[in-house]
Amino acid sequence: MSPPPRTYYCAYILETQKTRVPTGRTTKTHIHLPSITASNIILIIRDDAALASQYVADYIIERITAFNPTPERPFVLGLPTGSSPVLIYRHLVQRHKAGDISFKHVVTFNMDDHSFMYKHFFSHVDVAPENINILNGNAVDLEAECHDYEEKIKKVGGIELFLGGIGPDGHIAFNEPGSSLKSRTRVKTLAYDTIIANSRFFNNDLTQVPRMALTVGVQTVLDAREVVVIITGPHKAAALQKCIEGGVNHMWTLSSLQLHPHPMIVVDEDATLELQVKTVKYFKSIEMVANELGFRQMLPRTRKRDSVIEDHITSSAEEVSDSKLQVPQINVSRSASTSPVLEPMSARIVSSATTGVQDVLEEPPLLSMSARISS
Ligand SMILES: N[C@@H]1[C@@H](O)[C@H](O)[C@@H](COP(=O)(O)O)O[C@@H]1O
Repeated sequence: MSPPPRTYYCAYILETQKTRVPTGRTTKTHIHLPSITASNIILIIRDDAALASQYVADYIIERITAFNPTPERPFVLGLPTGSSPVLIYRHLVQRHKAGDISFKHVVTFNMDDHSFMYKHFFSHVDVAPENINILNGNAVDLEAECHDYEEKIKKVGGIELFLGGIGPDGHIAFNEPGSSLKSRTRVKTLAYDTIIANSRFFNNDLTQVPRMALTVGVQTVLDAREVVVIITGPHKAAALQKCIEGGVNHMWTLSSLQLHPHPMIVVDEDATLELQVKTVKYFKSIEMVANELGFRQMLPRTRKRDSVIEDHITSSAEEVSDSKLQVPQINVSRSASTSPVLEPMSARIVSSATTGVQDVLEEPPLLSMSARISS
Protein backbone atom coordinates (compact mmCIF):
# COMPACT_ATOMS: atom_id res chain seq x y z
CA MET A 1 0.00 0.00 0.00
CA SER A 2 1.40 3.34 -0.92
CA PRO A 3 1.90 5.81 1.91
CA PRO A 4 -0.29 8.90 2.08
CA PRO A 5 1.00 11.91 0.15
CA ARG A 6 2.10 13.79 3.24
CA THR A 7 4.44 10.92 4.17
CA TYR A 8 6.00 11.20 0.77
CA TYR A 9 6.37 14.89 1.28
CA CYS A 10 8.03 14.49 4.66
CA ALA A 11 10.21 11.70 3.38
CA TYR A 12 11.37 13.97 0.61
CA ILE A 13 12.43 16.60 3.12
CA LEU A 14 14.21 14.10 5.28
CA GLU A 15 16.02 12.81 2.23
CA THR A 16 17.12 16.32 1.39
CA GLN A 17 18.31 16.74 4.91
CA LYS A 18 20.35 13.56 4.80
CA THR A 19 22.18 14.48 1.67
CA ARG A 20 23.23 17.77 3.19
CA VAL A 21 24.70 16.37 6.37
CA PRO A 22 28.48 16.14 6.07
CA THR A 23 29.53 12.55 5.90
CA GLY A 24 31.61 10.94 8.56
CA ARG A 25 30.20 13.02 11.40
CA THR A 26 27.57 12.30 13.94
CA THR A 27 25.22 15.19 13.89
CA LYS A 28 21.77 15.76 15.16
CA THR A 29 19.94 17.81 12.61
CA HIS A 30 16.77 19.80 12.46
CA ILE A 31 14.91 21.14 9.52
CA HIS A 32 13.82 24.74 9.65
CA LEU A 33 10.16 25.09 8.93
CA PRO A 34 10.79 28.15 6.76
CA SER A 35 12.64 25.95 4.32
CA ILE A 36 9.41 24.29 3.31
CA THR A 37 7.27 27.39 3.00
CA ALA A 38 6.92 29.66 0.00
CA SER A 39 8.44 32.58 1.84
CA ASN A 40 10.25 32.25 5.13
CA ILE A 41 7.23 33.26 7.13
CA ILE A 42 5.85 30.79 9.59
CA LEU A 43 2.20 31.42 10.32
CA ILE A 44 0.86 29.87 13.49
CA ILE A 45 -2.94 29.93 13.77
CA ARG A 46 -4.72 29.50 17.08
CA ASP A 47 -8.42 29.55 17.88
CA ASP A 48 -8.42 32.79 19.81
CA ALA A 49 -6.26 35.61 21.12
CA ALA A 50 -5.64 33.88 24.45
CA LEU A 51 -4.22 30.75 22.83
CA ALA A 52 -2.19 32.75 20.31
CA SER A 53 -0.73 34.84 23.15
CA GLN A 54 0.06 31.78 25.19
CA TYR A 55 1.85 30.26 22.23
CA VAL A 56 4.01 33.36 21.84
CA ALA A 57 4.79 33.61 25.55
CA ASP A 58 5.76 29.95 25.75
CA TYR A 59 7.88 30.36 22.66
CA ILE A 60 9.75 33.33 24.12
CA ILE A 61 10.37 31.39 27.32
CA GLU A 62 11.66 28.47 25.31
CA ARG A 63 14.01 30.71 23.37
CA ILE A 64 15.39 32.46 26.46
CA THR A 65 15.83 29.14 28.24
CA ALA A 66 17.63 27.58 25.27
CA PHE A 67 19.86 30.64 24.97
CA ASN A 68 20.86 30.27 28.61
CA PRO A 69 21.70 33.96 29.10
CA THR A 70 24.39 35.19 31.47
CA PRO A 71 25.46 38.70 32.51
CA GLU A 72 28.19 38.57 29.84
CA ARG A 73 25.89 37.14 27.23
CA PRO A 74 22.37 38.43 27.86
CA PHE A 75 19.34 37.59 25.78
CA VAL A 76 18.32 40.75 23.94
CA LEU A 77 14.57 41.04 23.54
CA GLY A 78 12.67 43.65 21.52
CA LEU A 79 9.21 44.41 22.90
CA PRO A 80 6.06 46.12 21.65
CA THR A 81 3.23 47.96 23.32
CA GLY A 82 -0.44 48.03 22.38
CA SER A 83 -3.27 45.83 23.53
CA SER A 84 -2.21 42.78 21.49
CA PRO A 85 0.81 41.86 23.63
CA VAL A 86 -0.96 42.38 26.97
CA LEU A 87 -1.99 38.73 27.23
CA ILE A 88 1.52 37.68 26.27
CA TYR A 89 2.99 39.77 29.09
CA ARG A 90 0.39 38.40 31.48
CA HIS A 91 1.40 34.86 30.62
CA LEU A 92 5.10 35.69 30.90
CA VAL A 93 4.48 37.19 34.35
CA GLN A 94 2.54 34.11 35.42
CA ARG A 95 5.31 31.79 34.27
CA HIS A 96 7.88 34.01 35.99
CA LYS A 97 5.92 33.90 39.24
CA ALA A 98 5.69 30.11 38.90
CA GLY A 99 9.48 30.04 38.77
CA ASP A 100 9.65 28.89 35.15
CA ILE A 101 11.62 31.81 33.76
CA SER A 102 13.94 34.56 34.91
CA PHE A 103 14.51 37.81 33.05
CA LYS A 104 17.59 38.66 35.09
CA HIS A 105 19.90 38.37 32.13
CA VAL A 106 17.51 39.72 29.55
CA VAL A 107 18.11 43.14 28.00
CA THR A 108 15.02 44.75 26.52
CA PHE A 109 14.52 47.35 23.81
CA ASN A 110 11.09 48.78 23.28
CA MET A 111 9.76 49.50 19.84
CA ASP A 112 8.29 52.85 20.70
CA ASP A 113 7.82 55.32 23.49
CA HIS A 114 5.16 54.03 25.83
CA SER A 115 5.45 53.58 29.58
CA PHE A 116 2.83 50.89 29.83
CA MET A 117 5.64 48.35 29.85
CA TYR A 118 6.16 48.94 33.57
CA LYS A 119 2.52 48.41 34.34
CA HIS A 120 2.17 45.25 32.32
CA PHE A 121 5.54 43.61 32.50
CA PHE A 122 8.65 45.15 33.99
CA SER A 123 7.18 45.74 37.44
CA HIS A 124 6.23 42.08 37.76
CA VAL A 125 9.42 40.31 36.71
CA ASP A 126 13.08 40.35 37.70
CA VAL A 127 14.38 42.30 34.72
CA ALA A 128 17.18 44.61 35.88
CA PRO A 129 16.28 48.31 35.53
CA GLU A 130 19.59 49.00 33.82
CA ASN A 131 18.69 46.42 31.17
CA ILE A 132 15.51 48.21 30.13
CA ASN A 133 15.76 50.49 27.12
CA ILE A 134 12.87 52.68 26.08
CA LEU A 135 13.00 55.61 23.71
CA ASN A 136 12.56 58.89 25.50
CA GLY A 137 10.15 61.12 23.62
CA ASN A 138 11.04 63.94 26.00
CA ALA A 139 14.72 63.99 25.09
CA VAL A 140 15.99 67.45 24.25
CA ASP A 141 17.74 66.17 21.15
CA LEU A 142 15.44 63.63 19.55
CA GLU A 143 17.79 62.88 16.71
CA ALA A 144 20.57 62.03 19.16
CA GLU A 145 18.12 59.94 21.19
CA CYS A 146 17.28 57.85 18.11
CA HIS A 147 20.89 57.54 17.04
CA ASP A 148 21.99 56.48 20.52
CA TYR A 149 19.25 53.87 20.66
CA GLU A 150 20.59 52.19 17.54
CA GLU A 151 24.10 52.38 18.98
CA LYS A 152 22.96 50.75 22.23
CA ILE A 153 21.39 47.90 20.27
CA LYS A 154 24.62 47.44 18.35
CA LYS A 155 26.71 47.57 21.50
CA VAL A 156 24.76 44.80 23.15
CA GLY A 157 25.23 42.57 20.12
CA GLY A 158 21.95 43.11 18.31
CA ILE A 159 18.45 41.95 19.13
CA GLU A 160 17.96 38.22 19.45
CA LEU A 161 14.17 38.20 19.22
CA PHE A 162 11.95 41.12 18.35
CA LEU A 163 8.37 40.67 19.42
CA GLY A 164 5.99 42.93 17.53
CA GLY A 165 2.39 43.82 16.98
CA ILE A 166 0.82 45.65 14.06
CA GLY A 167 -1.72 48.36 13.45
CA PRO A 168 -4.77 47.67 11.27
CA ASP A 169 -2.89 49.31 8.39
CA GLY A 170 -0.09 46.76 8.71
CA HIS A 171 2.41 49.06 10.38
CA ILE A 172 5.00 47.55 12.68
CA ALA A 173 6.16 49.65 15.63
CA PHE A 174 5.22 53.14 14.34
CA ASN A 175 6.47 52.51 10.81
CA GLU A 176 3.49 53.93 9.07
CA PRO A 177 2.50 53.17 5.47
CA GLY A 178 5.14 54.61 3.19
CA SER A 179 8.01 54.12 5.64
CA SER A 180 11.28 53.15 4.10
CA LEU A 181 12.03 49.48 4.51
CA LYS A 182 15.57 50.61 5.33
CA SER A 183 14.42 52.96 8.09
CA ARG A 184 16.05 53.05 11.48
CA THR A 185 15.05 54.56 14.81
CA ARG A 186 13.65 58.01 14.18
CA VAL A 187 10.88 60.50 14.78
CA LYS A 188 7.82 59.53 12.81
CA THR A 189 4.69 61.52 12.07
CA LEU A 190 1.72 59.32 12.81
CA ALA A 191 -0.88 58.45 10.19
CA TYR A 192 -4.41 59.60 10.81
CA ASP A 193 -5.55 55.95 11.20
CA THR A 194 -3.00 55.47 13.96
CA ILE A 195 -4.07 58.66 15.68
CA ILE A 196 -7.66 57.40 15.64
CA ALA A 197 -6.57 53.97 16.91
CA ASN A 198 -4.57 55.53 19.73
CA SER A 199 -7.30 57.94 20.78
CA ARG A 200 -8.64 55.15 23.03
CA PHE A 201 -5.66 55.90 25.29
CA PHE A 202 -6.67 59.57 25.45
CA ASN A 203 -10.35 59.47 26.35
CA ASN A 204 -11.16 59.17 22.65
CA ASP A 205 -10.08 62.78 22.19
CA LEU A 206 -8.24 63.02 18.87
CA THR A 207 -6.80 66.40 19.77
CA GLN A 208 -4.95 64.87 22.72
CA VAL A 209 -3.16 62.21 20.69
CA PRO A 210 0.44 63.13 19.86
CA ARG A 211 0.98 63.51 16.16
CA MET A 212 4.53 62.25 16.28
CA ALA A 213 6.36 59.40 17.99
CA LEU A 214 9.79 57.91 18.31
CA THR A 215 10.02 54.44 16.85
CA VAL A 216 12.50 51.83 15.81
CA GLY A 217 12.74 51.52 12.03
CA VAL A 218 11.75 48.67 9.75
CA GLN A 219 15.41 47.81 9.28
CA THR A 220 15.95 47.87 13.04
CA VAL A 221 13.32 45.15 13.33
CA LEU A 222 14.66 43.19 10.36
CA ASP A 223 18.13 43.22 11.89
CA ALA A 224 16.90 41.12 14.81
CA ARG A 225 17.89 37.50 14.50
CA GLU A 226 14.30 36.48 14.91
CA VAL A 227 11.02 38.39 14.63
CA VAL A 228 7.77 37.17 16.17
CA VAL A 229 4.58 39.13 15.54
CA ILE A 230 1.21 38.71 17.23
CA ILE A 231 -1.89 39.64 15.20
CA THR A 232 -5.37 39.15 16.57
CA GLY A 233 -8.84 40.32 15.65
CA PRO A 234 -10.82 40.76 12.44
CA HIS A 235 -9.79 44.42 12.17
CA LYS A 236 -6.28 43.26 11.32
CA ALA A 237 -7.31 40.60 8.81
CA ALA A 238 -6.77 42.84 5.77
CA ALA A 239 -3.27 43.73 6.96
CA LEU A 240 -2.39 40.08 7.51
CA GLN A 241 -3.65 39.22 4.04
CA LYS A 242 -1.53 41.93 2.43
CA CYS A 243 1.54 40.87 4.35
CA ILE A 244 1.20 37.13 3.77
CA GLU A 245 -0.33 36.90 0.31
CA GLY A 246 0.89 40.17 -1.16
CA GLY A 247 4.42 41.16 -2.03
CA VAL A 248 6.89 43.22 -0.03
CA ASN A 249 5.37 46.67 0.06
CA HIS A 250 6.33 49.78 1.95
CA MET A 251 2.65 50.66 2.33
CA TRP A 252 2.22 47.59 4.56
CA THR A 253 5.42 47.62 6.52
CA LEU A 254 4.84 44.24 8.14
CA SER A 255 5.27 42.72 4.68
CA SER A 256 8.98 43.47 5.08
CA LEU A 257 9.10 40.30 7.19
CA GLN A 258 9.20 38.41 3.92
CA LEU A 259 12.78 39.65 3.69
CA HIS A 260 13.69 38.22 7.09
CA PRO A 261 15.20 34.75 7.46
CA HIS A 262 13.27 33.81 10.63
CA PRO A 263 9.93 35.53 10.95
CA MET A 264 6.99 34.00 12.75
CA ILE A 265 3.49 35.45 12.81
CA VAL A 266 1.09 34.11 15.41
CA VAL A 267 -2.58 34.89 14.82
CA ASP A 268 -6.06 34.01 15.96
CA GLU A 269 -8.73 32.68 13.60
CA ASP A 270 -10.32 36.12 13.30
CA ALA A 271 -7.16 37.59 11.85
CA THR A 272 -7.19 35.01 9.04
CA LEU A 273 -10.61 36.10 7.72
CA GLU A 274 -9.20 37.72 4.59
CA LEU A 275 -6.73 34.96 3.74
CA GLN A 276 -7.53 32.44 1.06
CA VAL A 277 -8.73 29.14 2.46
CA LYS A 278 -5.84 27.39 0.75
CA THR A 279 -3.36 29.71 2.43
CA VAL A 280 -4.78 28.94 5.86
CA LYS A 281 -4.84 25.22 5.11
CA TYR A 282 -1.30 25.29 3.85
CA PHE A 283 0.12 26.99 6.92
CA LYS A 284 -1.87 24.71 9.20
CA SER A 285 -0.51 21.71 7.34
CA ILE A 286 3.03 22.96 7.80
CA GLU A 287 2.60 22.96 11.55
CA MET A 288 0.83 19.61 11.46
CA VAL A 289 3.61 17.97 9.46
CA ALA A 290 6.19 19.41 11.78
CA ASN A 291 4.35 18.10 14.81
CA GLU A 292 3.99 14.67 13.26
CA LEU A 293 7.71 14.57 12.59
CA GLY A 294 8.49 15.78 16.05
CA PHE A 295 10.15 19.11 15.29
CA ARG A 296 9.07 22.67 15.65
CA GLN A 297 10.55 25.84 14.35
CA MET A 298 14.28 25.57 14.83
CA LEU A 299 16.59 28.48 14.58
CA PRO A 300 20.26 28.43 13.79
CA ARG A 301 22.21 28.05 16.97
CA THR A 302 24.94 30.26 15.57
CA ARG A 303 24.18 33.86 14.96
CA LYS A 304 25.49 34.16 11.46
CA ARG A 305 24.03 31.03 9.98
CA ASP A 306 20.89 30.76 8.04
CA SER A 307 21.13 27.23 6.93
CA VAL A 308 18.42 24.72 6.31
CA ILE A 309 20.25 22.28 8.47
CA GLU A 310 21.41 22.81 11.97
CA ASP A 311 24.56 21.23 13.26
CA HIS A 312 24.37 20.77 16.99
CA ILE A 313 27.96 19.74 17.38
CA THR A 314 29.80 22.61 15.81
CA SER A 315 27.54 25.42 16.91
CA SER A 316 28.16 25.98 20.58
CA ALA A 317 31.83 26.99 20.37
CA GLU A 318 31.16 29.47 17.57
CA GLU A 319 28.21 30.80 19.45
CA VAL A 320 30.16 31.72 22.53
CA SER A 321 33.13 33.25 20.74
CA ASP A 322 30.86 35.29 18.54
CA SER A 323 28.94 36.93 21.31
CA LYS A 324 30.99 38.81 23.86
CA LEU A 325 28.15 41.06 24.76
CA GLN A 326 28.14 43.89 27.23
CA VAL A 327 25.07 44.99 29.06
CA PRO A 328 24.89 48.73 28.46
CA GLN A 329 24.83 50.93 31.51
CA ILE A 330 21.91 53.05 30.56
CA ASN A 331 20.03 55.59 32.53
CA VAL A 332 16.42 54.55 32.15
CA SER A 333 14.92 57.20 34.32
CA ARG A 334 11.32 57.78 33.30
CA SER A 335 11.21 61.37 34.42
CA ALA A 336 10.70 64.03 31.80
CA SER A 337 13.58 66.32 31.03
CA THR A 338 13.27 70.06 31.46
CA SER A 339 11.98 71.29 28.15
CA PRO A 340 10.20 68.54 26.33
CA VAL A 341 10.38 68.83 22.59
CA LEU A 342 7.95 66.05 21.89
CA GLU A 343 5.62 64.71 24.50
CA PRO A 344 5.42 60.93 24.45
CA MET A 345 2.09 59.16 24.37
CA SER A 346 2.78 57.76 27.80
CA ALA A 347 2.97 61.20 29.36
CA ARG A 348 -0.52 61.99 28.17
CA ILE A 349 -2.19 58.78 29.18
CA VAL A 350 -4.77 59.71 31.74
CA SER A 351 -3.71 58.75 35.24
CA SER A 352 -1.21 56.11 34.13
CA ALA A 353 1.35 57.52 36.53
CA THR A 354 -1.01 58.09 39.39
CA THR A 355 -3.01 54.89 39.48
CA GLY A 356 0.07 52.87 40.34
CA VAL A 357 0.92 49.42 39.21
CA GLN A 358 -1.96 47.00 39.26
CA ASP A 359 -1.61 43.31 39.32
CA VAL A 360 -2.29 42.62 35.68
CA LEU A 361 -2.99 39.01 36.45
CA GLU A 362 -6.22 40.01 38.03
CA GLU A 363 -7.50 41.91 35.04
CA PRO A 364 -10.12 40.31 32.82
CA PRO A 365 -8.38 38.89 29.76
CA LEU A 366 -9.75 41.06 26.98
CA LEU A 367 -10.40 44.33 28.75
CA SER A 368 -9.81 47.19 26.35
CA MET A 369 -6.81 49.41 26.85
CA SER A 370 -8.88 52.51 27.40
CA ALA A 371 -10.97 50.82 30.04
CA ARG A 372 -7.86 49.72 31.87
CA ILE A 373 -6.22 53.09 31.71
CA SER A 374 -9.15 55.11 32.89
CA SER A 375 -9.94 52.70 35.74
N1 LIG B 1 3.17 51.55 17.90
C1 LIG B 1 2.14 50.64 18.30
C2 LIG B 1 2.44 49.29 17.69
O1 LIG B 1 3.65 48.79 18.21
C3 LIG B 1 1.30 48.34 17.95
O2 LIG B 1 1.59 47.11 17.38
C4 LIG B 1 0.02 48.92 17.39
C5 LIG B 1 -1.17 48.04 17.56
O3 LIG B 1 -1.74 48.14 18.82
P1 LIG B 1 -2.84 47.15 19.34
O4 LIG B 1 -2.15 45.90 19.67
O5 LIG B 1 -3.38 47.83 20.56
O6 LIG B 1 -3.83 46.99 18.25
O7 LIG B 1 -0.21 50.15 18.05
C6 LIG B 1 0.77 51.14 17.92
O8 LIG B 1 0.77 51.63 16.63
